[in-house]
Amino acid sequence: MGADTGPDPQRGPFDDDAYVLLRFPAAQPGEAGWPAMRAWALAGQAGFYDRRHDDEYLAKCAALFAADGRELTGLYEAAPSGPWGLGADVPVATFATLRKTLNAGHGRLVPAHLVTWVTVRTSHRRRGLLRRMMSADLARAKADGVPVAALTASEGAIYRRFGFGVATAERAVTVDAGPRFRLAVAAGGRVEMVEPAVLAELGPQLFDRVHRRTPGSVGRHERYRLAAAGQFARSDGGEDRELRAALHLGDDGRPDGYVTYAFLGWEAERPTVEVRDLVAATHSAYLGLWEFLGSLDLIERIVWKEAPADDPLPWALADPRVMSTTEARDMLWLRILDTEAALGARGWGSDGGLTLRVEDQLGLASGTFRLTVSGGTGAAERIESAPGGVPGAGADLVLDVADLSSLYCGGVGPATLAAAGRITEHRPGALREAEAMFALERPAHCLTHF
Ligand SMILES: CC(=O)SCCNC(=O)CCNC(=O)[C@H](O)C(C)(C)COP(=O)(O)OP(=O)(O)OC[C@H]1O[C@@H](n2cnc3c(N)ncnc32)[C@H](O)[C@@H]1OP(=O)(O)O
Repeated sequence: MGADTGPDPQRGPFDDDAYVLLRFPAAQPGEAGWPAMRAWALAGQAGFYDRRHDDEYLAKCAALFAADGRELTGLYEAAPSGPWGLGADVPVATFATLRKTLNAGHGRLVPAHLVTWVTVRTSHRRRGLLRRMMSADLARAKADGVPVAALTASEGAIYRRFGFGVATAERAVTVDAGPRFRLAVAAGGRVEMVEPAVLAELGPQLFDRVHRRTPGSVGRHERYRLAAAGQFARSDGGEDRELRAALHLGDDGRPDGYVTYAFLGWEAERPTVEVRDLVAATHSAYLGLWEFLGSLDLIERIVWKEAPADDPLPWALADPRVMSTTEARDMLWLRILDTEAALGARGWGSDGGLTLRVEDQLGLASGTFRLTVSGGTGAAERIESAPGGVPGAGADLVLDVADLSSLYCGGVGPATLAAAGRITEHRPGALREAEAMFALERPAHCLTHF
């Protein structure tokens, strides 16, 4: 990788003979960094079995990456062996990061380091490349002063070892539309169909309202804006001609939510509409948009892959059995990088005091901390380790950083994690106090995949 291709080699944990690590921003065709960007994106797409996209598509991806300020990391063989292979310019491993905010309860938005596009080429897997990239990256993020890292995982067994815990869950749901669908309550407001292009500006404004009121929400990257506006089709990044959109208008006539959706074709066994995005800034908007979907003529079934784990819809339906869950899975994974900063930035359900012993294999967040919450604001202070050096002695609760991260946005409570054997209570009553303190104002949900 030469100077004419843009990125320069970085000093770091890969300064051995085998690999060179490069970090660089996305570049456009014609710019010095384009060949590196192009090769990086092709390597990443191969890792996820995506198609081999053309340069037009890759340039669109590059524009999105640049809009998000993504930093791309590529790991290159220093000396590829023999003439066969993808070449020295194609990384054997990819990793990307961007910074957004995380809603950590009661409207508190906390800076978050998002990790994505993690791939290691099959020929190089299980040699510790992910471990080395992840360890170095999380340490850099902490040094930058970011209190939490986040990712969405391709598989459930990879990331706990790096201190990530499941923070929110989501469900794929199927809802019978037509005569069986009826809300038992009045949704309020009304729904208007609109051209998706309206959402290029309005979509992010409505999402921002949702983001500020929903624990576990992560700020959205640029692709969401374009996808909602029908300007980035999943297949080729071009105009999305399948997409339709509707707005919910509150009683004051102003938009307070939107849904985008697509018809899955007459070949389907039952005429089905797939919800692509449903962003509701009020309860009325959520129910009103579902009422609209449930009344689409000719449609027998609505499917949505990103419904909240704790969904109000079945409680509002006259017959809750019109809705069924086809899959329930983890969604957002969080990793506290700095325990004092993270606990100090979070919203709290009730005042109190706890001593927490946090264990962390990577050593970033470990220690014993005295947490004091007063007036809904928390402060955590590192205290000396337990008398006699016995791990956990003197602490009310002992837990791994992955589990503290799971508690962070209220996606699960301490009692459940204790029942799962993930938290040890050393002072009777501490768990009950922790349950009240960690509780947030509404169920956690994250509408942002990244
Ligand atoms: C945030 C995201 O981007 S999620 C997407 C993740 N990427 C993918 O799923 C694409 C396909 N898979 C891959 O590219 C690779 O297999 C990766 C990235 C998952 C793993 O990369 P590798 O370099 O092989 O991982 P590495 O050798 O560093 O392993 C680190 C540890 O994770 C474990 N591990 C790695 N992959 C997996 C897995 N799929 N399931 C369970 N454990 C795993 C290893 O056993 C090792 O454990 P240990 O260090 O505790 O003994």
